[in-house]
Amino acid sequence: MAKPISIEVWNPSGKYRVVSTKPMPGTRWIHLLTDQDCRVEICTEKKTILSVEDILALIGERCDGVIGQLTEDWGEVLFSALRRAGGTAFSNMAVGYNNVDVKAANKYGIAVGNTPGVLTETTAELAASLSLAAARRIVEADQFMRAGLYDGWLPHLFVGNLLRGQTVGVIGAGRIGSAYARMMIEGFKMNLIYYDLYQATRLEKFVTAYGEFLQANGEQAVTWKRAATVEDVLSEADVISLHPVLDKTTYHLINKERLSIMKKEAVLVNASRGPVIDEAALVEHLKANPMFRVGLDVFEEEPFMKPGLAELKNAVVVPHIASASKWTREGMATLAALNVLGKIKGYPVWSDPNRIDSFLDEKTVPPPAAPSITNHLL
Ligand SMILES: NC(=O)C1=CN([C@@H]2O[C@H](COP(=O)(O)OP(=O)(O)OC[C@H]3O[C@@H](n4cnc5c(N)ncnc54)[C@H](O)[C@@H]3O)[C@@H](O)[C@H]2O)C=CC1
Ligand SMILES: O=C(O)C(=O)CO
Repeated sequence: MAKPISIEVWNPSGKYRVVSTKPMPGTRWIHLLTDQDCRVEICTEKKTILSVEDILALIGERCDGVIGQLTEDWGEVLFSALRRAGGTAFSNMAVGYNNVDVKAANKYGIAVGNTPGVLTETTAELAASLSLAAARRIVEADQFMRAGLYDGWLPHLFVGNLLRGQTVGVIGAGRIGSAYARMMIEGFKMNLIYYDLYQATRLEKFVTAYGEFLQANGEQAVTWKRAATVEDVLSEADVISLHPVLDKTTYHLINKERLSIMKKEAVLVNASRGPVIDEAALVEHLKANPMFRVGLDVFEEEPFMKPGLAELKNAVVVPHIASASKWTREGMATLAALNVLGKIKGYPVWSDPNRIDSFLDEKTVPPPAAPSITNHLL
């Protein structure tokens, strides 16, 4: 018999049964559900990544909706079980939903929610932090200090890259990519080259206007360019940050050949999804090019790193924390809960998933809508 899963229950007499596969930050999301007659069951198992079997046990015989995590494999098995249990709603507590088989969800009539917008600036700030940490060798220098190796200022000690006036490259100039670009342009007066399937009109207008402002103040204007190919970005930019969705068009978007056309002293940042980079090829490239630096928040086979990466001084690595600010994580929990509630209650989908502020204001009742449903099943 399967081992029972430990749970915490809120509002035991609630009419609708909503399961969260993890405790999530804050309590607003819980109250929003219990106030609307939901019994909320939160999985409190110590295990970090739940298996499909664990989640099947959580869904049980009757379940109206589930809030899940990006580490879980939401496919045929779980969606069919959720349907059998009477469920119609699932939301990832994440904007990315490459862990979800949307076709399977459609087959069983399950709405799939995600949490856009609330994490845009937080994620972009981490990408900017990784850019700076890699360019200025912050982690290496920190380790050097802690090891007691500093014995005085030296002209060559931890010399890194200056960002001002250099070119920042963005691949995937959607919400996060555009926010990151604005930070690097406004903060360090970098020029922009970007590649995306779509034109980033608002970003282009921002750079043009900021360039004019700088010029009017006697400074050199910043410029922008929309690249025709990924290769154009890789060969021209000094700092490159990856922000596309993960799908079959972006799997191993950065591979051995593409690494080889980048500048020898370039900085590469990834806060999108690990498989966007061929990590084994990256390790080889970092070994062969000690002045090439990376800042990585995500890894191809999380929680693992490819052999050799952890030993490389020219890599800054953090454990998928790009959206980890208190406000953002509480907001993600709120949006995920409201997606599930919206479907259960039969509310419409919010008209614009890029404008979700009205759901996040703690002092007001959120609109009767599901903030972001990706498969239009409402
Ligand atoms: N490390 C972390 O903690 C976080 C990671 N993410 C990742 O960032 C991704 C982007 O999030 P948002 O900016 O909110 O999404 P978004 O949908 O606004 O932007 C994604 C962009 O990627 C572009 N794109 C799609 N295919 C492409 C291709 N083949 N080549 C170039 N560009 C392509 C799209 O046109 C779009 O502009 C998420 O899907 C998620 O995987 C998001 C939040 C936190
Ligand atoms: O939202 C996402 O897609 C993440 O990776 C975590 O915030």
